[in-house]
Amino acid sequence: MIVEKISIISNELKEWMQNTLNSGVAPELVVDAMIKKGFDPRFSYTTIFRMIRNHSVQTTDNCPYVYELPPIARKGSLIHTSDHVPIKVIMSIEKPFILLLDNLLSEQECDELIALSKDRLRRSKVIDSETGKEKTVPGRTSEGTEFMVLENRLIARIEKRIAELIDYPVEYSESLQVLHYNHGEEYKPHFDFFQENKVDASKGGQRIATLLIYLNDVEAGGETVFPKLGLSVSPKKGAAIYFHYGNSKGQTDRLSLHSSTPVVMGDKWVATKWIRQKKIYE
Ligand SMILES: O=C(O)CCC(=O)C(=O)O
Ligand SMILES: [Fe+2]
Repeated sequence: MIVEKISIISNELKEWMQNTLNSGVAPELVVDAMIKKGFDPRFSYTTIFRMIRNHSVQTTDNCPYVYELPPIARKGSLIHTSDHVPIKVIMSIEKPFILLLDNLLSEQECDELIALSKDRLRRSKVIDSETGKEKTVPGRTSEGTEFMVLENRLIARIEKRIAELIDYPVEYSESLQVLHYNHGEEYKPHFDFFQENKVDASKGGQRIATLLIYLNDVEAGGETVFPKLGLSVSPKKGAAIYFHYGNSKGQTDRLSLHSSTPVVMGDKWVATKWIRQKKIYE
């Protein structure tokens, strides 16, 4: 996979750059900061140069998201991995790119993952868009835990299967998270990608895709909803949803807004995998 340098900016970042320049910070320092964040050097110089001269600068907000098909899109509707029965594609949407998959995990694997998670759950957090630090919020009431890549044989097997399925090396994805929602618990509409000026190019860069695996059947509620698409996915044990929202230009697709509706009957278990632009570790 080719990783391109970012050569497009959001309105928000443009405003920040403009304010920084207006406050007297040397243009070279702003350019350095952009390059460190993963922007193309030539693009960074040209953009700052245009700003200083009061020329117009195009942002992603005037520029619609450019769709690129991820590797999983080329795999047909019965996807083979080295250790498991074929994974079935049961529904797909092209823009935004979403796949519904069945048979990603066996019933036994789902049960084992839940059993391993039960005793180590903690209240789920979100990343504060101002500080970049984790915090708890009323809009995310679930509990969760995360597993290191090689923590045990089950996790290692699942990591390998996911990497083969999505065709990104294990190093491109964050550690597997397991979430538990009790009755009434939810995750309000949100994007999984980071705010553009909070992307750390030295640690894998932007999130570009999410794989969400359902570990149990939920009696009522707990659907994953995409409000901009009118799409609602009901949890099914062992099934999964893959959605892709980041392209090689560094743009992010706002149609990927999604939520987990409150659980009405029973409880809900999911495993989440976030995929990044680049390797997170060597
Ligand atoms: O539980 C769900 O259906 C959604 C979870 C989610 O959106 C997330 O973990 O980012
Ligand atoms: Fe999410």
